[in-house]
Amino acid sequence: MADTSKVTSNLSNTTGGSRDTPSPPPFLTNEEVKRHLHWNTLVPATETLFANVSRHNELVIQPPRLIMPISQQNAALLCMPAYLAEDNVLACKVVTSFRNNAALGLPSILATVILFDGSNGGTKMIMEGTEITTWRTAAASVAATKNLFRRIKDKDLVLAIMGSGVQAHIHAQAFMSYFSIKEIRIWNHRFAGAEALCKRLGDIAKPFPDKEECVKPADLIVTATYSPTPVVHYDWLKSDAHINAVGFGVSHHSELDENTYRKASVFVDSLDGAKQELKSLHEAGIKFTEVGAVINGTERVPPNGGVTVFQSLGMGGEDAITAKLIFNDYMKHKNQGK
Ligand SMILES: NC(=O)C1=CN([C@@H]2O[C@H](COP(=O)(O)OP(=O)(O)OC[C@H]3O[C@@H](n4cnc5c(N)ncnc54)[C@H](O)[C@@H]3O)[C@@H](O)[C@H]2O)C=CC1
Ligand SMILES: O=C(O)C1=NCCCC1
Repeated sequence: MADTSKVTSNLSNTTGGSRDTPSPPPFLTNEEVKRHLHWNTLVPATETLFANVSRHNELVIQPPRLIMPISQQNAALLCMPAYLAEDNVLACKVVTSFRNNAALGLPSILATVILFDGSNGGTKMIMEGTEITTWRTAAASVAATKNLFRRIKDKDLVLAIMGSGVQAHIHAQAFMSYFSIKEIRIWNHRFAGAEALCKRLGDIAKPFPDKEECVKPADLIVTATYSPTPVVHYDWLKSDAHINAVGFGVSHHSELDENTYRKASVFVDSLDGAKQELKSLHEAGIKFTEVGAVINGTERVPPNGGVTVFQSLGMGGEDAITAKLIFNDYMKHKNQGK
């Protein structure tokens, strides 16, 4: 395995500084990024990240992210820096969410990730960040599901996905790779979207015009929409269903009804993030537990049934660890002359 720690960053000749590497840092497009993404490294790295976040001891530095709403465009820009001490990884993602982009033939989520040298701050690599965001978000849901859903070893699970966009598609792919899924039920607010995604996924997938019908028999549920109102109601759920709530409508928690948050066991990627971004639920007394605390064994999933929710917020650390894996894979291939 190539020793990537020796790769110097690009430090240009600033006043009083010395020239380290004259060439500019590599820039990877989304297509190139995709070639270096692998579930089998990404999911375990995400689980380790979750565990480290929950140790709350500066192993992971990720301040509250800056969220700048752009109301005129029905959009937002987020700035998400992170430092991971264990791997000496420093990165920052700047991501935009323009929910009307579909009409322009563009992804709603566009991003750039800068990977820095953790020892000197020089830029090591710049990457388009749409695929990074897509993959790392699904990896977070897989990592959460692995640790929260009690029947994870069961065969022939039923997966329901609310939404038919980028996240809906990647979640279907990731969940089929990790779990024994016999059926994928898809609902979308525009039925044609659900039909189109089913076509891409093949015989395993079936579109549903009705939300309740779609969700009712599901063991696993993913919500990945911009819906401002709930697309899942507690009364529809199997008694031990697991939900990964990924989308952001008017808030992170607009896809599930309040009853779900009140009656289910609710897990998050980061408590610090939840206090900021799930403020109204927090103030209403809803209890959140970090997935990492379950991985570390300091908290547990209630053993005797009940619905579990992974409320995905998204963390800079997820982008940082993904960028590091991409960089390492890129250097490995480069050193092999590929
Ligand atoms: N938790 C996290 O870390 C991340 C969350 N997201 C969020 O996930 C969601 C999906 O993102 P993408 O799949 O990339 O976007 P996308 O644009 O590809 O898909 C959006 C989906 O929402 C549906 N939708 C749009 N307006 C709707 C409405 N008013 N009611 C119901 N459904 C509606 C669309 O038909 C489509 O199925 C977004 O809310 C996005 O902000 C995205 C990336 C990371
Ligand atoms: O974590 C992210 O990246 C995002 N989270 C919420 C919506 C935009 C992207």
